[in-house]
Amino acid sequence: MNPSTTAAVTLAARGLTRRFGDRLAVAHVDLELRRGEVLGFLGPNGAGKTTTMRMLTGTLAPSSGCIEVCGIDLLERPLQAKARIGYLPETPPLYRELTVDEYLLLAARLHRVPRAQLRAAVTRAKDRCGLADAGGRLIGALSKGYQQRVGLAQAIVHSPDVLILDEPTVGLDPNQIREIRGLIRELGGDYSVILSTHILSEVESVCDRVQILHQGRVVFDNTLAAARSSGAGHSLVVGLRQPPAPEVIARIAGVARAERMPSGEFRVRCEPGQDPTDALVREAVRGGWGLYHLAPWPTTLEEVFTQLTAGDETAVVDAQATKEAAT
Ligand SMILES: Nc1ncnc2c1ncn2[C@@H]1O[C@H](COP(=O)(O)OP(=O)(O)OP(=O)(O)O)[C@@H](O)[C@H]1O
Repeated sequence: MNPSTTAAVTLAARGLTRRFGDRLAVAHVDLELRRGEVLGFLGPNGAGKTTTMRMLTGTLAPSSGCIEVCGIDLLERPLQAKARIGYLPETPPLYRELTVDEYLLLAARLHRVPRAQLRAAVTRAKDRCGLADAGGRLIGALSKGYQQRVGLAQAIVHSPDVLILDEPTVGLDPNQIREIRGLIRELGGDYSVILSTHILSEVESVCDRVQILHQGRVVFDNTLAAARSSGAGHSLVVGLRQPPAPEVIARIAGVARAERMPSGEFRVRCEPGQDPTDALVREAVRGGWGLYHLAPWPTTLEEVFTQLTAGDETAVVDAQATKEAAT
């Protein structure tokens, strides 16, 4: 990797692959994380997210591929590279019988924070995670939301550059989820964050960019805005004051299907590669339908995700086309 082009890149992986026996869990994954960015790592169950996170944090050796953390090769210089990473696994490594202070001090020691800086590091991590008044409390007596704050605090206690969070809101109630997402968003200003999740709304509310993993392969890698616009042209939203029956719209050249939505507007699905906009306007004028709204159907991340992860080989091919169209 060229150092001049990776100055702002805190984490880079190339060709990351992991086999378990003859099972290919992760296949040739490329990943690049920039400073101050929150990357959503999204995929259905079994897609290979946790396996990838474990390789990125140095807890599982890749079968092949390379990983650099702030330009340091993780496989060649694991201690130095791991010092730049904070990790919150799916099951937070908490000791319920310790107080928050005791636990964070232990975490800071394990991360080799110099003795003279231990107290300051713990105080900083607590302040950052909204735990300033919780130092003396037993972890086992805290709510799940506060326990997750402690999990985040142990991940940043050694001031890493990269924060890797695996399903950080699983098991929390809706209020706790909102708080933890807000905290992750804030942390994103200071650290580079990878957020592994299968919750689409989590990515939409927290992340700048998204990588979608399917059957161990990256099938989408772009900004959220690009994800939303990737389906533009596939469907249109059409508002008509005096609408005809949907079948009449469906007969227009280039229209595959027309359906009326609860709002009264129509979702008009286009034939592949066809743009029926002009014909639709002509027909609307000719038929006196009172056309007042015509716009591309806004693609949601859910639609992109479903499109890319519903099938098998074809989904991967479609994804490649989607990516090329979006760049
Ligand atoms: N230690 C292991 N031995 C054998 N197969 C494994 C092992 N760990 C993971 N796998 C397999 O690798 C694939 C990817 O698993 P992984 O846990 O990384 O997926 P995931 O995207 O994190 O899924 P989930 O959201 O369900 O945690 C799965 O098919 C899984 O069964």
